[in-house]
Amino acid sequence: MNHVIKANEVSLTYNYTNRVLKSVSFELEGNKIYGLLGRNGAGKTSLLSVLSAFTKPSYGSITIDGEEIFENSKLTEKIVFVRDINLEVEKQRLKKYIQEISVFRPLFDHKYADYLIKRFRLPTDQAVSKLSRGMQSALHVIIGLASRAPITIFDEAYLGMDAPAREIFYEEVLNDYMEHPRTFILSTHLISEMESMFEEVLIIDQGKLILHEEADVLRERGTSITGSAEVVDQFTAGKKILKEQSLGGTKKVMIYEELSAKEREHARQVHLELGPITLQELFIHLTKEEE
Ligand SMILES: Nc1ncnc2c1ncn2[C@@H]1O[C@H](COP(=O)(O)OP(=O)(O)OP(=O)(O)O)[C@@H](O)[C@H]1O
Repeated sequence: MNHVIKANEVSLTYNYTNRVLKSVSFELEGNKIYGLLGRNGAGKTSLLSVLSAFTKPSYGSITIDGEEIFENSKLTEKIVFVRDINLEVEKQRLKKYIQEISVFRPLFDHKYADYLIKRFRLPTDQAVSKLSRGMQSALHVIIGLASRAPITIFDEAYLGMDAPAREIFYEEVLNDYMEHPRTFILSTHLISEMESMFEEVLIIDQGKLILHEEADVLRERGTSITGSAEVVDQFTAGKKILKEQSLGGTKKVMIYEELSAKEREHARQVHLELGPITLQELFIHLTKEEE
């Protein structure tokens, strides 16, 4: 079932002075894979923590299907929030640990968890505390996926995983999403690895939501334009320029603005080369420090 998540002017202040979320509002219609991007300290974990009702916002609210989620167990059982919890003191063996956690997850699929344990090659005969850093992350991912919660939130869940393990994580999110459509919200720094998974992207910068857009629209809007400097300048005058690079008489400019068919045709006629820009490039330029 689809659930609409709404953030209504959410602000969060730590220790009375440190305002880490600043009036964040958005609506997620659900049954999609959302990417939450932001630089270190931007407020991603804080926002996800509020979204999953672990933290009460200092101002504003989060609702699911119109109902406030904080201290609402009927709604919070629909959410799984996977983050980097230290398992150093966890003396249980893997299967027992999963067994105990699954009691609180009404839709937990044990067969799928067993399959994932094999896929990630996790040893079942060791105490959880003895698992390596990447294996502990894989365990969190297994619990997150096998919980089949209608709203599944992964906060940089790949930390410590090597490239093959991250690949398994991405594949399993996509496969399981196809088979059991639900809402995924994934925060990440590894934009180039994960961008093709996202249907919508939210970018948070210094506690503010600076962008919420469909990934396809972002891909269409971001364009690089290369050619003779004078022609490039004429073509891009008045457009939202993200970055300029010059080499001799040649210039490359990245813009964030959709070009009409007429503009594209004009670019071709004046020998300008148009190319896509990646979400990573867009992210870097939208969140860079003011000079
Ligand atoms: N429990 C806390 N008490 C006080 N300040 C906190 C607390 N948790 C986070 N902060 C501060 O809130 C801000 C946002 O932190 P948050 O962890 O949400 O960012 P993030 O985007 O997830 O960062 P990263 O990508 O580095 O994990 C930071 O300035 C951080 O120092």
